[in-house]
Amino acid sequence: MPTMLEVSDLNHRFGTGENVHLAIRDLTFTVETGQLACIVGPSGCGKSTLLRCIGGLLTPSEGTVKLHGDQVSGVPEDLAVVFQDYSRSLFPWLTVAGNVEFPLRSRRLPRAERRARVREALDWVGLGDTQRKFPWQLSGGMQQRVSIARALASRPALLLMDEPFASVDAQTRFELEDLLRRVQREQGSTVLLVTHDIDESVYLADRVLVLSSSPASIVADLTVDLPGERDQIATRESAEFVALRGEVARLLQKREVAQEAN
Ligand SMILES: Nc1ncnc2c1ncn2[C@@H]1O[C@H](COP(=O)(O)OP(=O)(O)OP(=O)(O)O)[C@@H](O)[C@H]1O
Repeated sequence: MPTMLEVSDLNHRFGTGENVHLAIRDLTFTVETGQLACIVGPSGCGKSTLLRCIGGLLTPSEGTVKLHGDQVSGVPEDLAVVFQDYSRSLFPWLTVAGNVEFPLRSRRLPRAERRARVREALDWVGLGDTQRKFPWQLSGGMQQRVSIARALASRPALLLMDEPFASVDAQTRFELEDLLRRVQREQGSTVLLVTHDIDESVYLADRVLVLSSSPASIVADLTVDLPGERDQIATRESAEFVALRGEVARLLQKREVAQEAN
């Protein structure tokens, strides 16, 4: 598979002089087209900083980010982001259809094409019948599905997700995880998802990148060899899942113990 995202020798520092804080150290990795990669790391390790660098919202102190071979400088047109806080990312004065259509308006697409994409994306996430509703008339899980539909409607080369299911209840979280895996596989989307939830990273991903505590660096790059069809109960009970989850947990714990000892 061709490479979609290439992060090379990335370093990022906040502040200057005595107040300098190294948030990311020497990060290098790639994500292949059609892959769902999860980044898991402890709280405060630098995950959001990394996503901001990839999304062109922050210029890294050193290193490069390339999206399908083009160096990222500024927010790439063909990149979409889904954030944790759906209630702040949807416009309350626009209908569901209006929210999904919003980013397409700047694309000079004919109106009929925009409408067709809105319908299609809402169908993908099972919300075809909510077009005329407003976000505040929907449950939290449904609102996050609207955010996912909005991101997918623009057919991004890369979908970045920053703790996208952290603000919903456990049952809805399972539903949204399954929805993401289904849509990602059906559409062949390339997804990079950040989470601090070890189980979620293993359940969702084709591949898990484990980050150290701050400054973020990669401590392991694990292939998830679970079957493509996953089930919230059977998969999580399987020996392969339990072994991988243990491996990720041990890697994170080892880094934290080493950090405390320093
Ligand atoms: N604008 C900023 N100025 C100074 N320091 C910052 C800034 N943004 C983040 N940091 C610091 O960089 C480090 C990484 O922060 P970041 O938000 O990327 O971590 P995170 O892994 O996303 O955290 P969380 O899991 O809590 O969301 C933290 O120590 C944080 O305090």
